Amino acid sequence: MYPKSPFLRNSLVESQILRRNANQLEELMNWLCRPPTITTYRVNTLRISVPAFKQKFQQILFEKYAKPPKVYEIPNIPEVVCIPPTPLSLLDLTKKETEPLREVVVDGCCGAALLRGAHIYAPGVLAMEAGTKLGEEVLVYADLAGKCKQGTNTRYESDEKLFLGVGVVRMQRHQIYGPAAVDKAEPSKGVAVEMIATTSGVPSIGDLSSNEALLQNLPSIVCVRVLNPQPGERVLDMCAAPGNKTMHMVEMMGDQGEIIALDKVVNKITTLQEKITANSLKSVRSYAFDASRVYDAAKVPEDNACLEMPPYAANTFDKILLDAPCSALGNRPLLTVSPHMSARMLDSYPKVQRKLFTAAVPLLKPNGVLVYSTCTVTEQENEGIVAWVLEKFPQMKLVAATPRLGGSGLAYNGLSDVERQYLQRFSHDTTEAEGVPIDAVGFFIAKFIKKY
Ligand SMILES: C[S@@+](CC[C@H](N)C(=O)[O-])C[C@H]1O[C@@H](n2cnc3c(N)ncnc32)[C@H](O)[C@@H]1O
Repeated sequence: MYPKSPFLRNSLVESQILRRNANQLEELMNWLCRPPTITTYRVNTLRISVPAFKQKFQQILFEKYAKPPKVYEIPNIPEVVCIPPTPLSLLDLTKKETEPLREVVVDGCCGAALLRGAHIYAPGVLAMEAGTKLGEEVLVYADLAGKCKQGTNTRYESDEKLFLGVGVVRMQRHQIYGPAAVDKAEPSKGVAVEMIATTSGVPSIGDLSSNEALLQNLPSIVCVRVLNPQPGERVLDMCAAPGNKTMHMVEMMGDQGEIIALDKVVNKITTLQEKITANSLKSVRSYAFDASRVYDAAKVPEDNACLEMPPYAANTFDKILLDAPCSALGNRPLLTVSPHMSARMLDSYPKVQRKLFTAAVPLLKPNGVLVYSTCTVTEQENEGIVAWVLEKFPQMKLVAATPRLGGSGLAYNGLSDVERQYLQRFSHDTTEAEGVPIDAVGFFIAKFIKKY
């Protein structure tokens, strides 16, 4: 059903991903193509209790499904609420595919979102057959070959068309592709097809994020738990936008302390600052700044004074999160990877990651904690960076990344077995933790303490 690898047109790049652990490549690629079946929300415990949110959410599922999935929590990470897949019969969906229904085609990215519970928004519709009416049931496919033209009004035939599920039409062709939309004078927006069921079984309820809870991947939540920011601490979030982990830190710190959130993209920081202002947060300030220049050797540490704008002096922060820019190859389901992704592009990430790490080390106070994370699966951006850090910075000690819900790191030159087990890698073999099922995106977490 799902492709066997997202790199079907790019096998050279595929072979770059796991060179030392190539025996795991096939299984990893299969897993990357399949969607995570468990949806996770992080509850903002400053606004609502977890039991109250759970009850509200369960009610939403009751209203939609005759047999609603039962939401559950994860021991050790109390702010997470998990929604398992609906007990939907794949058989029924497969039968539906043989019915004489009209078809809608979306691109690979939109298809991936549908498999995780989203509806189809107007800009995502590549093809809708002519004559399709409001309220009509349609079969929904993803175009993996990238050949379907936007606005197609006939049946799109292709061997690389992946059946995703069934939906109900909420916008007709003229609303999606009408003159205003085509001119881009007024790009069409809104839900064009509301999904009823998809082959992943993930409830099609869209993104129900609010100021009470955020739809967030489980490993991203674990990552901030591993950093464990405490009220009153000084924390640097080096690559912060869109700010999901920053907000989690604020919640863990009860909005007490100082968080400096940086991102080099100005627009992203503007949006993050709007969020900070709208929530009247006192502890966090954001700056558009290149974090690889955030350390200034000539600056004198400012004892208890409020931190000014970057750059900063040595020994300034109690904790640093380096949630690094990366190749993002853990974002399941990866139905297809751009044929333009090259080995050279993959090789460019570790260079940036090393630069950011080099800026972070002096900024950390002795005994300070640094968490390095990525949402990718390549060895060189994960275990490779950790091995490099241990060789280059003798003051940085690798410690266990707990709480642990992911598996161990992969074997890598320069990493002992014990060090490998300190790492946390969410991968194809991460299926259970703390007695509950886990099915997450690909992610990597390493935790360091600065000895001196
Ligand atoms: C993985 S995303 C961060 C996600 C974020 N931590 C969150 O959880 O919402 C990486 C971010 O790093 C930013 N970035 C890339 N290079 C950077 C640099 N040199 N300095 C600061 N930010 C950078 C990108 O703009 C991007 O927003």
